[in-house]
Amino acid sequence: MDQQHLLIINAGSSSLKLTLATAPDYRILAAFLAERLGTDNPTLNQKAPQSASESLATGSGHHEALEACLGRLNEQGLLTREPDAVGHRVVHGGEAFTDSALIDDQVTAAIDACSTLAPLHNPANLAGIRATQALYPDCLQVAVFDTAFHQSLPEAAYHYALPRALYRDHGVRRYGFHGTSHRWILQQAAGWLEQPPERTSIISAHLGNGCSVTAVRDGLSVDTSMGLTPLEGLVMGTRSGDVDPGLFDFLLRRGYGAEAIHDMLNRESGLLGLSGVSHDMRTLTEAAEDGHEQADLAVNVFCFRLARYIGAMMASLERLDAVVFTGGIGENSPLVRQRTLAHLGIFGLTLDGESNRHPGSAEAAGIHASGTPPVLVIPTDEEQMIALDTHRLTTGKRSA
Ligand SMILES: Nc1ncnc2c1ncn2[C@@H]1O[C@H](COP(=O)(O)OP(=O)(O)O)[C@@H](O)[C@H]1O
Ligand SMILES: CC(=O)OP(=O)(O)O
Ligand SMILES: [Mg+2]
Repeated sequence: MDQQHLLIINAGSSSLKLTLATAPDYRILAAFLAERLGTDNPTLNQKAPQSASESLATGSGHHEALEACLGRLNEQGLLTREPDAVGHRVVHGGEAFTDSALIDDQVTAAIDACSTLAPLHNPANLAGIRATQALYPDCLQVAVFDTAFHQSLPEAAYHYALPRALYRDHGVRRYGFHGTSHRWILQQAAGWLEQPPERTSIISAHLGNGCSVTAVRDGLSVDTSMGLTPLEGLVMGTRSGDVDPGLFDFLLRRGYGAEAIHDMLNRESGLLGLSGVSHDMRTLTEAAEDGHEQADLAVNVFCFRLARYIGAMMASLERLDAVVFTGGIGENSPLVRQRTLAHLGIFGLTLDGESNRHPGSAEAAGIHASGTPPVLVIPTDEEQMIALDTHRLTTGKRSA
C-alpha cells in the first residue's frame, strides 16, 4: 500500500487541532492546537515535533489558524509538498452517513444541512473543510463523522417518546457522538481481549471535555448516552447532560430566554456549574482532595451519573467482555474510576487498587481485580482513526 502524508483537521467551535501524519503506518510528523479562535487573544501551540506557543492576530478564525499551522510546517521543512489527502472530523452526519465519506459538493451540502442539529460544531467543521479546499483545491478530502458508528442503534434505542411527526419532519431522534473514539476503543479492546472486533461486546466510556458512554454488542453500537445533540447524558466539563425536560418550561416562565437557557446548559453547567470553580477535572480532583466541598460534590455527581449510565448500558448486552475508560479523564483520573466503580459492585466489577492508581502507558491496561470482569484503561486516538479512514477512502483515487 502507498505510504501517504495526511493532514488531519479537528475543528471545534473555537479551536482547531491539526496533525500531519503518515498512513497506513501512523507516525505523527507534527501537531498543533489553536485555541480561542474568533476572540481577542487566539493562540497557537505546537505539540510536535517541538513545543512552541505564540499569539495569533486578534479575531483570527479557522482559516487564519490553518494558514499559521501550514506556515510553521513550511518553515520547519515538514511539509515540502501538498499532503496526499486531508481528513476532517465532522461531528454531525445525521442519518445520511453510516461511514466516513470522500468529500464532494453533495457531501458538503449534507454536512451543511446537519448544521441545524449541531449548531456549535458543524459550521466549524465546514469552515475547516472550506479552508483546506481553498488552500489545496486538487487534494482529496474525507469527512469522518462522530455519528456514523451509532447508525447501528436499534429503533428502540434511538426513538424518543415524542410525537412521531418530530422525527419525520425534523429528524428528532438520538444520534450519538464520539463514534470515532468509541470505534477506536472497540478495536483496541478487541486486541487486548485477543478476539475479533465483530465478536466483542464492551461498554466504552469516553470522558474528555465532552463525555459519552456507548454499549457495543458484537462490534456494533447498540446504545449511547448522547442524543439529538452532544448535550444529553453524562455530566461534562461545562454541559449539564440529562436534566428534567420540565426545566425548559420552568425557566421560560421565569423569564429566561431560549438563548440564555441554551448557553446555561452548554457553557455554564456540568462540572463548572456544580463546583463553581472549574470545568477541568484535574483541578477539581485536586481541590476535592484538599477538602473543597463543592468540587467534591461535582466529582461525585459526575461519577454517580456515569455509574448509572454504565448500569443502563448493561440492558443492551448479552455478555460483557470489558468496561473501558478513555479520554483525558478516563485515562488519567484514578479517583473518577474508583468512585464510579464503587457503585457497580452488583455487576461484579471490582478494581485492583494498585493497577488503578498506576495503569502505566500501555495501549491497553487491565485495572480490575483478578477473577473479576475486565476493566481497561485505553488511550483514545481519534486522529489516528481519522487518518486510517482517510487512507482507506483515498488510496488509489485521484481528485476529479
Ligand atoms: N491527571 C488528570 N487527572 C484528572 N483529570 C485529568 C487529568 N489529565 C487530564 N484530565 C482531564 O481531562 C479533561 C480533558 O480531556 P481531553 O480528552 O483532553 O479533552 P477533549 O475532549 O477536549 O479532547 C479535562 O477535564 C482534564 O482536566
Ligand atoms: C461531540 C462532542 O461532544 O465533542 P467534544 O467532546 O469534542 O466536545
Ligand atoms: Mg482529546
